[in-house]
Amino acid sequence: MSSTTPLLDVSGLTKHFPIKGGFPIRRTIGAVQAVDGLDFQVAEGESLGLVGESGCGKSTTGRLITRLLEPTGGRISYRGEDITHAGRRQLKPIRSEIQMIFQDPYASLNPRQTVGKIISGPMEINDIHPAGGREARVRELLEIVGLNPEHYNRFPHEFSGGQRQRIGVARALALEPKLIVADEPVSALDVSIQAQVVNLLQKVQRDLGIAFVFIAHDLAVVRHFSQRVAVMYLGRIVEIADRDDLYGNPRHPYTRALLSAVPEATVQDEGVAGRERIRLVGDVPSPINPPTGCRFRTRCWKATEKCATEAPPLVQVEGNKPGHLTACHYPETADVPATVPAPRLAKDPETAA
Ligand SMILES: Nc1ncnc2c1ncn2[C@@H]1O[C@H](COP(=O)(O)OP(=O)(O)OP(=O)(O)O)[C@@H](O)[C@H]1O
Repeated sequence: MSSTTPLLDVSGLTKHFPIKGGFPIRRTIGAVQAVDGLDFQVAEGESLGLVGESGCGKSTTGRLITRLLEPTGGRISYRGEDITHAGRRQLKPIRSEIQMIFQDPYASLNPRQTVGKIISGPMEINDIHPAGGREARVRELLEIVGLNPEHYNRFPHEFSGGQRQRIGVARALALEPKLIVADEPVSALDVSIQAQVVNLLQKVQRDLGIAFVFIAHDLAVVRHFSQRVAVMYLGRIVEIADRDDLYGNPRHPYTRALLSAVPEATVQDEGVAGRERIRLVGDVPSPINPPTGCRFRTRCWKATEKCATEAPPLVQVEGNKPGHLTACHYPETADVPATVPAPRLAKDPETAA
């Protein structure tokens, strides 16, 4: 791997789930276009946030990257190696380098296993014998994630929600991964606990140099954690940029709407004290039969005829920082978007002054 090869390189990534129907012979009658042609990269040690409304394909993307799902099309390269359709044997060494943290810390931990057993599980499966032994390594991991190493023999039900997610983090760290895909890692937690877990993940990312794909619908959480952010809408990335550039100078109408307000029933641009508030019309269309051209056009107040026939690719837009890409026709003639207010994340009681 050369120094310029990204850790993860995804191009044209697509996942269509077939829909079966018909009687007496069942056959494929359509497809849910969950993910449709994603292009993005993650550098070593970098954190990329993946944000968008429910159903836009974030989890599917996470499961494709970790190869829990087989892609329908496109390509996934990990450290320069094509793993798009890798079989078990090819994936084995890679599986330990790419780990996943799930949303629900209750469901993802075996209630009948002790914490020690849960965290050492991945080491056993991969036949890894750390210097000093597995138990010592588990105790070290417990300390890293802010839990008491003396709780090695306790069971998941003896911990709070936030502590259980810390156990999930310790388990993900057991094999010294290079990339962690965290799928809504804090959305099942109490708001007061969310910041603690986000801070833990940030510490892990910084101190251990682990790259993250951080999936969340909560813009405040993503902003807090990610260096770069990709915004998804109906299976596609509509905008991707460095965090501050994206939040400070959003270019795609959907990003602007997402940042400015919770979508409501009518389109309205309100110039409130120099800040715009945008309300979107209607619901997200079905991924079974998405709009032609730009998938956002049915809800976009900037849409033109061109948007119905041409699917805009991700392109650099003049006036934005390099690497700030948007999939929209309109910025060519756009006014400079107003800055939208920064969403706030609840303060971490541990770190709040
Ligand atoms: N196994 C599956 N079979 C059929 N359709 C699926 C399957 N998994 C996901 N989908 C559909 O694919 C689309 C994208 O789902 P996905 O879970 O990736 O979205 P998401 O952005 O993570 O949303 P959420 O935050 O609600 O999980 C949705 O329409 C969903 O219903």
